[in-house]
Amino acid sequence: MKNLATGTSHAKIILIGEHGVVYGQPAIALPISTIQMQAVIHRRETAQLVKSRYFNGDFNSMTANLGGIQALIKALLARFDAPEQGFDIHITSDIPSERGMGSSAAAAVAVTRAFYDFFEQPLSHQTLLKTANVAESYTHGQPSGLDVATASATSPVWFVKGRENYPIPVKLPGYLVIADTGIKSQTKVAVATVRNLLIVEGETIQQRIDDLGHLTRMTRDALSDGNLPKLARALNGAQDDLRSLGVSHPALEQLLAVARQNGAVAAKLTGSGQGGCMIAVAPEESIANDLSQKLSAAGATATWVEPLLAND
Ligand SMILES: C[C@@](O)(CCO)CC(=O)[O-]
Repeated sequence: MKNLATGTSHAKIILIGEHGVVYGQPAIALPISTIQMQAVIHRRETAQLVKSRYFNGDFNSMTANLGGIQALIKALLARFDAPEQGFDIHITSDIPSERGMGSSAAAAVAVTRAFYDFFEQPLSHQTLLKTANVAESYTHGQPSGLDVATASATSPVWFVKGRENYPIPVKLPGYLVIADTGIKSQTKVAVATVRNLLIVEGETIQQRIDDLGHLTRMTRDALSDGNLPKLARALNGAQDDLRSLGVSHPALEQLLAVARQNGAVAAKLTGSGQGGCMIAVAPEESIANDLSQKLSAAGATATWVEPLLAND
């Protein structure tokens, strides 16, 4: 066992396919490696301590909102047959939480990697996904696994629940602007909204879910062909579907309108919605930078500009 161990991960952005992915449709998500999460463990004799932006104290008295991470650490200590092992874990993050950027999944990935490093054990990708989803299941109920898959990926991911996900090529020289409404977005609540609508309205909602799958396949083709107009049609269409599924929000719609009026070829919410972040696609960096300023002026609490060609 080491005296000092670390684990890192990063934010994710769902380009398209959120919510549809819960019902077996594909999704495409992008790792955002510039927005980081880190977990550092120091070995202790007996004390078990956790420090993060929400909690600083004894591991056993972690607050309810960190129940997922607590459950994960318990499972990890049990896996290494060391439930009483002393440690001091410090989790630091640049990822805003509850905004659809995968902060809880990134924490789970960083913590899992840090404990495997601490106990000096090799960690396969499959084990990482399974283990980190312990925390996600605690926090979100029945997550698709998309967030954890992207928080641990190094290139854009094609994801279908329960199947092996794989990296996809991106040949589009566009830019992504990400803007935060500043409104908390709770995956569990948003997923329940869609599920309830599906029960009440049935077929019309199922058609929207199926359409999200169709638009995700169209996005994959547009990304590999470098076809920006096609990508724009797919992403804008997905926003219409997501609105019909009850997961948009007036603050999101306002930022989407600002983006479309200022040079974005496409704009949609990202993640679970009902708050959180939106994304806009700009054909050039100068337009993306201008857009990011306009979105801040319109009330976005934070913005980021990322090239779409992340895996080149
Ligand atoms: C809304 C959702 O599709 C993405 C949340 O980031 C839920 C999930 O995939 O588990």
